[in-house]
Amino acid sequence: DKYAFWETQPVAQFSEGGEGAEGPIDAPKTVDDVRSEPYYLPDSFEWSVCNLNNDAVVEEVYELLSNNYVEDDDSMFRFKYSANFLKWCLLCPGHRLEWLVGVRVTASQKLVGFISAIPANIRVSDNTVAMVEINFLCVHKKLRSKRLAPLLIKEITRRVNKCNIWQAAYTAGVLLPKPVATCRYYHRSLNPRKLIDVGFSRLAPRMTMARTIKLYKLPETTSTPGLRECRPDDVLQVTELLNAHLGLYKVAPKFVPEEVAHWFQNIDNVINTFVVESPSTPGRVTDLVSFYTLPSSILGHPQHTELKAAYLYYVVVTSVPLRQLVSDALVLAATRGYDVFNALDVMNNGTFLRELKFGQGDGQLHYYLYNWRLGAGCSISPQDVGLVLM
Ligand SMILES: COc1cccc(CC(=N)NC(=O)c2cccnc2OC2CCNCC2)c1
Repeated sequence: DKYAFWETQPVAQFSEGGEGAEGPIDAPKTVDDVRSEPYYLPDSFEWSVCNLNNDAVVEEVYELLSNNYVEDDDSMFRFKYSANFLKWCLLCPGHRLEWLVGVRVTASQKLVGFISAIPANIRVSDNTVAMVEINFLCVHKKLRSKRLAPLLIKEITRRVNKCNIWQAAYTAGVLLPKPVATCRYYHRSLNPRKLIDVGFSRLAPRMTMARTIKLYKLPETTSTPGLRECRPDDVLQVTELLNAHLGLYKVAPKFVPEEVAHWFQNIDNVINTFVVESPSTPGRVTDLVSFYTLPSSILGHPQHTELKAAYLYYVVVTSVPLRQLVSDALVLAATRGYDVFNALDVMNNGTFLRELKFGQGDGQLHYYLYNWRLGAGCSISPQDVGLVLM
């Protein structure tokens, strides 16, 4: 039936209520309990570690995702992660190449499937758990319903379990057993004419294009004194600022400085991070805002081929209003030529979405934990989610 695979997995099921204590779902296992050989693939396919240190392999993963990864509900857009983004995201501190799992057609060596895991220390309530974040599950369009996705999930689980990690976090637009939180996404127009041309947005009733462009117009410059790009020497203060803020949420990562140096660096068109250095106390970092770049292919449009989108990553304020710092991020994205700025209603984002003219998107993003049951009702509100996945 519909969830045949997921009913075999250690995930909260729709059938269960809120009973059961918080913690692992499966009985504890050791790495010796985990099978040493890979799962069997159908004939003519083979497992293949995708070593993203090899740019030719990066290109293959890039091509597979660009043509076969997630589309919006109306199949007008498809995520188009760049090669540089994939290297940044998957070759992160603590990465393991055997966790970058591909499926190839043996005869042609064509890459037709992929799934990835990267390590993260995630706090759930007051438990800090060594997990992986699962992402980029993709099966070539021509090979759907061959049950390759359950095999990719079982194989990445086996490889992660072999490293003595038993929990995972992942997100999906589709409903699976069983979300720990269901979030909504919001879009802030930066280039309304293009968004309307390509059908991403529609002219509001009784609004003209001229009026709409005026509505979304942003200043040329940012307003926060001391706002500048994050630098490597900010890492220790950013780590403290971020961990202190994320302590407010029920599910959130805990970062060590080496991870902050990676996730909050500046690589144009991949990740941009800004800090506020207090003008009154030089050297003191008081606020943080970052966004990542995830373009989308525009499917079947004569003029435009790509939507340039920024996705809000983490924001922490201690010296300026949250809406002021996010407004400055909008200005920074707009001046860099982004068409739209996206955000989820997680953390305290809800306090600025409407006043900064974000419009609600038409979909949901569900958050999931693998082999971890939440206590007390087993789901949380978006405001309790302190985790942003790529
Ligand atoms: C505009 O092009 C799209 C191409 C594919 C799908 C979607 C809708 C969608 N599913 N959006 C999101 O999931 C989303 C919306 C706002 C912020 N983050 C998001 O997802 C992130 C996090 C999960 N992995 C994908 C990127 C839009």
